[in-house]
Amino acid sequence: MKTIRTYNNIASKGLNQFLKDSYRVSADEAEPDAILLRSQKLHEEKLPKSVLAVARAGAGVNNIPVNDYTRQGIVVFNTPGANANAVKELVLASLLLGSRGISQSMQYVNSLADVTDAHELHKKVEAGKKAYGGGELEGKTLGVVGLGAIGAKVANLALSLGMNVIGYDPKLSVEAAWRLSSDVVKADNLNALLSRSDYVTLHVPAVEATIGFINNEAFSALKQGAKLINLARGELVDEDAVLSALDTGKLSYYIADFPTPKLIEHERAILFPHLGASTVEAEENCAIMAAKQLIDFLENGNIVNSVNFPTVSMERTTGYRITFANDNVPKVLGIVINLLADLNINVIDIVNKSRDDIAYNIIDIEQRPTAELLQQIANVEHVFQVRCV
Ligand SMILES: NC(=O)C1=CN([C@@H]2O[C@H](COP(=O)(O)OP(=O)(O)OC[C@H]3O[C@@H](n4cnc5c(N)ncnc54)[C@H](O)[C@@H]3O)[C@@H](O)[C@H]2O)C=CC1
Ligand SMILES: O=C(O)CCC(=O)C(=O)O
Repeated sequence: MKTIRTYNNIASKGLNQFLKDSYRVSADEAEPDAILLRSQKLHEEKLPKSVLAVARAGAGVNNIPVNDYTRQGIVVFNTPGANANAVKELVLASLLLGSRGISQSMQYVNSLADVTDAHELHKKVEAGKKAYGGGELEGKTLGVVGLGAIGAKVANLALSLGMNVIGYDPKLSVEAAWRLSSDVVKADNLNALLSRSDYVTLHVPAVEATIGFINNEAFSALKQGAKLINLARGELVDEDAVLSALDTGKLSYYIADFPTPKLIEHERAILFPHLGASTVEAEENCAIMAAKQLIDFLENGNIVNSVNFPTVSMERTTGYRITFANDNVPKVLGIVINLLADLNINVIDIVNKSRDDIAYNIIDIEQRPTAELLQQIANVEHVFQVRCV
């Protein structure tokens, strides 16, 4: 029986992927084989030695100490693109919230709740409405920072609304480029995008290069009166810089799903809870994808959509499967193959891939590996994780 410890609310369609005969899944597993979570911060938690993998049902992995886990041989997965449509749709709402006085006018209407006479209410509503007009999106320019799963969808949507779209992504993958309309204009740097955009939307991960990158310098490059949408991570913006840009009017609205006490105080910060991915569809997509990836790893040793290990996947053959991870240095695989040869064990199929400092191998052999053989492989210098799956 394999065990999975869960954190947060994971959609039942995802949890149901784990067959009851083979898996126990709960928040209380003391020595789980794997962890399945959403936004729970793991930096302060000590994981039991039993944990082989952690799956984030979502895109961002800044709640997981990925580098520490890599050193411990723990494979970390995420679910690329599984919640991108949900975020895209909330960006659409944010664009509208930033262009018309929708939320402010709703507050105004709610403030009239004690006016019980319909005629009187109508008069007040009509008198007040001129304060909440706005502009249209069509013809305006949207700057999309980060053109991955979400950014590409947002860029394509904005084009369909008649907006001009500028994109900036210095690390754009080939797959992501394929998803992007050729009408998106490429900015060579962040400031070029900021200076030309009426709306800017952030879709980058919170990593060293992006934490606090929307700072005073970025705001000086920003077009006067632009609107900033941040449904990516609160850490991307320097909060004081946002507040001061709002105060001077450089930034006309800051719209985000990461409220903070200081931002809430500002009348031109439009804030909601961390809701970007909170749709039934996105939660199910993420949970199903994360669960399937964990199952494939635990049962077959395959690794797909990991953020720290190479993608390694091999169809099951009729044989027995050994997997092992090692430091990405020469000779390790050769030594393991020689071990098998010395024991007269025939190899049916093999795959070896590396990523940065890590190499990962799947070897299918004709006979069941003994505990002794697995131990011999574990003893090879630079090998740090061996399993028979
Ligand atoms: N509010 C919410 O509920 C959600 C927030 N997110 C956040 O959105 C982020 C993006 O999600 P996806 O589009 O699915 O990820 P993704 O990995 O598909 O795309 C991220 C893109 O950012 C680019 N990038 C990295 N560093 C950059 C930089 N310095 N400047 C410009 N571009 C840069 C990458 O090349 C990549 O194309 C996640 O990392 C997560 O933090 C994601 C889903 C839901
Ligand atoms: O699970 C969630 O609701 C948060 C989603 C998110 O922030 C992400 O996928 O990066």
